[in-house]
Amino acid sequence: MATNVTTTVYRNFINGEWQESESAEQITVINPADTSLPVGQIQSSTTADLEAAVEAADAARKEWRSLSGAARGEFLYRAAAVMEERTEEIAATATKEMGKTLPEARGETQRGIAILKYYAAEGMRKTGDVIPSTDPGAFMYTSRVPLGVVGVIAPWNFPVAIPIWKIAPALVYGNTIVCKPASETAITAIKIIECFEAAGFPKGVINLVTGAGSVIGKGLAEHPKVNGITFTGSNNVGKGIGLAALERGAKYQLEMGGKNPVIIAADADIEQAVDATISGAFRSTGQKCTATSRVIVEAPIYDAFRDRLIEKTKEITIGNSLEKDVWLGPIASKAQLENCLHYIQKGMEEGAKLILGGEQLTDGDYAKGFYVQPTIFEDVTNDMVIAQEEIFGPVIALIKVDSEEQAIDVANDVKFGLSASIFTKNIGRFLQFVEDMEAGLVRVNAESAGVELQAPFGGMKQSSSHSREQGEAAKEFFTSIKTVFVKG
Ligand SMILES: NC(=O)C1=CN([C@@H]2O[C@H](COP(=O)(O)OP(=O)(O)OC[C@H]3O[C@@H](n4cnc5c(N)ncnc54)[C@H](O)[C@@H]3O)[C@@H](O)[C@H]2O)C=CC1
Ligand SMILES: O=C(O)CCC(=O)C(=O)O
Repeated sequence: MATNVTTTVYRNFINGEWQESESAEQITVINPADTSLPVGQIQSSTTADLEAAVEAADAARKEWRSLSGAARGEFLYRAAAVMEERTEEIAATATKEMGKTLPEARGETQRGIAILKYYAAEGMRKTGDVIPSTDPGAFMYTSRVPLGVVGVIAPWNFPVAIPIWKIAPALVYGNTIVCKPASETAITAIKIIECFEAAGFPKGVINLVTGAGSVIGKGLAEHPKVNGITFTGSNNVGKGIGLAALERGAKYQLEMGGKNPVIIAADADIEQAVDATISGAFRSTGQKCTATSRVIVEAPIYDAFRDRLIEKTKEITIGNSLEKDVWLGPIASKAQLENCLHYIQKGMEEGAKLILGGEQLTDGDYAKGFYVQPTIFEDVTNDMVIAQEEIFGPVIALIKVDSEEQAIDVANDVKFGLSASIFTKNIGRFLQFVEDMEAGLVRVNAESAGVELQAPFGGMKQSSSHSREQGEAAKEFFTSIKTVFVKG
């Protein structure tokens, strides 16, 4: 993007040094709230830059894995302490880069710090089991070893938490990493890496290369010296990464889309359900893989729920997320805005009834950014595209159902299975929902979004590679088990 505003140029972090790309080209990172204020410039890196980063990570791995888990954990504690001091700066950068509100970005940064501390402590937890051998003279146990070099490919929607929930466990279990952040939020990632640098990690243990996903991301997935790849992002890209990793025998972990339902049962507390639906669907401008996208409402409560939902959605304030009273910020990029508007148009063409919003905002200051109204459709049927595909914007599809069975059938009738929730006071009803719902994260009387760092997170069906991230589950991905048999 051409601009007259002077911006800081950020560099790659390779082998402990901040380096320019050999391309000598940069990518301008824009502010989706006001595109006249670029956030900075990042390197448009080449495969030669990536090669240098992978070589550095490969060279560092022997020494890093030879440290005790406790010693590795100490580095993470130090990174957390630096990040604590820089919370405001990191949060503001995340807000400027992708448009979530400042309180949300601050909360996410604090979550990043908590994740660092959680995995720092993990360095002192058990790494294996003793398993009785059938041979009474033998001792059998398991131990875990790091994968080696791990490629971290991160999206823009959680620019702090997602890179950290991948990087922190990778490091504490003894891997070295090459991180490729989304270009939209690469400066936030760079500021996080600065915290790791300040914590004194040995050179080569952590590397970051910015640039096109089709060059750097793809290059990481295909690189013979990258032993594991952890990815969050779109379905198409994820599948390509999985295939590339499978082809060369590397371990991979994919966290992809969602089309998350919330069921509003006839006995639901309407006020609670409306608040949670608004928060689940519209926070972060709907750009969460766990966002509420389909709202399945039982007929007896439908009108009352819909009317209250419209009433409360109308109260939402939209604007530049750095401003204090703004609840809903812009969409993160022009491409995402166009994607969202395309789905709104598609919904209307397919016969869904637009009952609120649906417009891009272009008056006054809105013209400088990528703003769209929170949008609600009703009369949505399950065969419509807006009931099937991930929109990743502030759009709700209301679906009226006549029975509990129909509610579950509709909820499960998508290719995704990431998160789902139900609002009901009936114990039998929610237990049945927990049993029947095809989703990795199932929530009762709570919004569909909301991930806790100490619990496993991941999806069923096409939402993930069936692996789980976070909590103890991270150990499964970032290590390999060795079964050891010792005979005296
Ligand atoms: N599950 C989630 O949390 C996310 C889902 N999405 C979904 O994806 C849609 C598109 O968003 P994008 O930012 O374009 O997602 P994306 O999947 O293209 O980007 C995610 C990451 O993958 C990298 N990448 C892109 N192409 C690659 C390739 N060929 N090989 C390896 N890495 C590659 C990107 O540079 C970025 O770091 C969204 O509308 C949403 O539906 C996007 C971001 C996060
Ligand atoms: O809801 C959350 O906190 C995490 C969601 C997530 O992983 C994502 O949107 O990519």
